[in-house]
This record gives sequence, structure tokens and C-alpha cells, in this order.
Amino acid sequence: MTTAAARTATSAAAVTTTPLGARRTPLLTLLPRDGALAWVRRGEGLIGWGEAARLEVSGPGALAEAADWWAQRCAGTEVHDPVGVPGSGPVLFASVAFDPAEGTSVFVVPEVVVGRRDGCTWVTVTGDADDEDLAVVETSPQHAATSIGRLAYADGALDPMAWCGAVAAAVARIDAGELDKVVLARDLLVSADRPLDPRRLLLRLAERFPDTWTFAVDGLLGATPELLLRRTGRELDARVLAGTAPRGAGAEDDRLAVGLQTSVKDHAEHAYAVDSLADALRPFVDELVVPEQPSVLTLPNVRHLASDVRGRQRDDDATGLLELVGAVHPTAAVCGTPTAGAARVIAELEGMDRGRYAGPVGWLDARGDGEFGLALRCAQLTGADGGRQARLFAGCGIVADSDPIAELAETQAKLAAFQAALED
Ligand SMILES: C=C(O[C@@H]1C=C(C(=O)O)C=C[C@H]1O)C(=O)O
Repeated sequence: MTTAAARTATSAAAVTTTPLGARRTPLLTLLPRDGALAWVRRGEGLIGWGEAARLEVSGPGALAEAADWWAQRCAGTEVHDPVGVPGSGPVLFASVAFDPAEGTSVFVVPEVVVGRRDGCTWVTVTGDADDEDLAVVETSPQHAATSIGRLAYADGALDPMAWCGAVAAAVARIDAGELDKVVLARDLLVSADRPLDPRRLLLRLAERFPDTWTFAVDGLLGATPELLLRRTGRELDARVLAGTAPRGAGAEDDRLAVGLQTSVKDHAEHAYAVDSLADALRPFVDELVVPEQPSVLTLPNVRHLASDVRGRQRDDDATGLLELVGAVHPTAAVCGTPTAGAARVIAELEGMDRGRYAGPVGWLDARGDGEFGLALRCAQLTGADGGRQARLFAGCGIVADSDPIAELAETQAKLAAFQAALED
């Protein structure tokens, strides 16, 4: 099998980072309407726009090819970076297909990146640091708050009852001993009266879900609570989520939280996801800290069992972040256990192309530092009709005790995250 790739690039121009000191303007409000790139949590992170280079790649070697491409590009670049922190200097935004061997992964080197870390802001420009680009950062925010009018929803690949049938079929296959866990997802289509403005959606998501990473790459926008892998020097860390409960009102909410903490089914579902990440990371680390018990992450729409895993990459291991991401993905948080059997069941039962949903999304710098989440609680904006349409996604882990109606309700609670941003 071969890897197919399409690339565009301006010649590897100089990259200049300029410190801007302490700025208050929220990063997401600086984005232009088109080509928004973002990875922001609690007001810090990176945004970008413009395309100095782009790689679209598909095939079994997709991530290795992207890593080579980035390494070559960095090697040919003259860098001025007095800031010297993760995310300063040259940056690559990435959105990897759920199945990189089949789907298309997108990598974008922005012309302009604005970053903020520990309260300090900088701007990085590829090519001539022209006054216009810097002026954007110096002047007023340009976010649009225009209404998008009415929304019309339609079923995606499967209607809710057909999707419940797929869950029941998955449970039967788990009961028959074919596999232990599989994550089944569904999609929901939405059309608006007026074009969907990514900036408006990103701002709403970031406001409502401050504990998540708000991301945008090539029209895939979302607010993910799950960190697949972050690399800072040789430190690696991840936040694994699996096992979910809905939110309720008053005492019911407390009851649901206790139910999640004590649920044997949710703990089993969680353990598969943690084990898959830990097993995949072990060959690369000489130290791996996995919490004995998960904690509970409370979001406005759902609660999750969460495990923050930390490790230190071995000093003699030269594997780069993109290859590490390729090695750990797909974990059982988005695929299942065993991986190959779960992937087969997903292909047979889901009836849809996940595209880049549930794939790794994030950024990488020239030092090899970066952050990748899983593209969850997200939507793919589509160009048809002037960008008035979007495809929303949500999925959940299915194990032996899963009830199709409860799983459907879980997808609805997860879809509600993006729906709230649309409907606000
Ligand atoms: C697959 C999704 O979420 C994943 C599945 C979860 C679960 O089944 O409990 C929880 C968090 C995520 O790991 C999604 O949001 O689409």
C-alpha cells in the first residue's frame, strides 16, 4: 500500500516570533473568519490563520510522512524566536483522520500564529513580518456575533432507532465473546439560514466549556475534554476519559455523580481506555504514572471518569510526537478492545465515515513539543451553500452491560455541547 499526499507550500521562509508581553484580548476574538486554526484552553494556547504550507495525506504511512515533511520544513527555515517556549517559533496545526490509513489527515503551517502561555503573548509570522499581520494583534478584536437564523436538524447515517439497533448488535457480539468494548458513534446534520461563523462557535464553546480544549483545523471545530498526548521536552501526559453520566437537577445530579463513581460498568469501560493508552506508551517511556482510581470530570452537559496519565520518554528514544500519536491512536476511548476487532465492528455497524472526528487534533512545534486531543464534541463545517451546514458527531463506549436507549441519551447529551454553541 502507498501513501497519497497533496502538498502546497510557499518556499520555506523565515519564521519570526515577536514577544507582545501581557495582553488581555481573548485569543479567539483575534481570528479572521476564514481559515481559523485554534487550540485554546482557559484563554491560553495558540490560534493561527493563513497557509504558508499545507499537507493532506492518507495511507498507512501518513503520520510518518507528515513527520518527515515537518522535519524537512523546519530544517530549511531560518528561525528568530526570542520567546523560546512550547508553541513559539514554527508551528504546525494538525487534524488526523480517525483512520489515517483510509481517511485524509490535514496539516497546516499558518502564516500567522498568536500564542499565549503563562500570561505572556507572542506573535509568530512566517515570511515577511508585515505590518498588517501584526496590526491585527495590536488592534481591536474582530469577532462576529451575528445571528445564524433558524437551524434545521436531520439524521445522519443512521436514525436514532437504527443506531440503537447497531448498539444492540454490538452488545450481542460482545456477549458472544468476539470483543470486549467498542465505541459506536453517530452523526447529526444541521443547516442554518445564514453561514456559520467559526469564530462565534469557538467563542461560545470556550465560554461554556472552560475545562476543555477548543480547537479548529480545516473546518473541524469543537471543544474536547480529552487530551490524547502532550509532549513538553521529554515529559508526556494525557487525560483519558471513558465512562459517562448525564447531568441532572439538584439532588438528582448528586445521585448521578455517585452512580458514575460506583458503576462497575463505567469503571470497566474506563479501564479498557486507560490500559490501551498505557500499553501503547510503555515501549517509549521509562516511567509511567497511572492513577489507581479515576477521578470525575464534571462538564456542564456530562460527567466523565478521568485518568491523568504521566510518563517520561526514555532518553535513548528519538520517536517524535507525531509518531507517538500514531502509536497510541486509536485508544479504546474512541475505538475499542481489542483494537482491530473493534475497528472492524465500527466499520460494519456505524454506517458512516468518521472523517477526522475522533482522530487526533492539535499542534506541534519545531522542538517536537505539542499537544494532541481527540476530536470529540465537534462538528465538521461543510462548504456547501456558503458554509451553512455542519455535521455533528458523538459516540459512546459499548460494553457487555450497555443499554441502547441509555447510550442514545448519552450521544444526545454529548451532541448538546455543540448544539448549545449553535443555538445560543
Ligand atoms: C466518543 C466520544 O467520547 C468518548 C467516549 C466516552 C464514553 O463512552 O464514556 C467518554 C469520553 C470519550 O472518550 C464522543 O464524545 O464522541
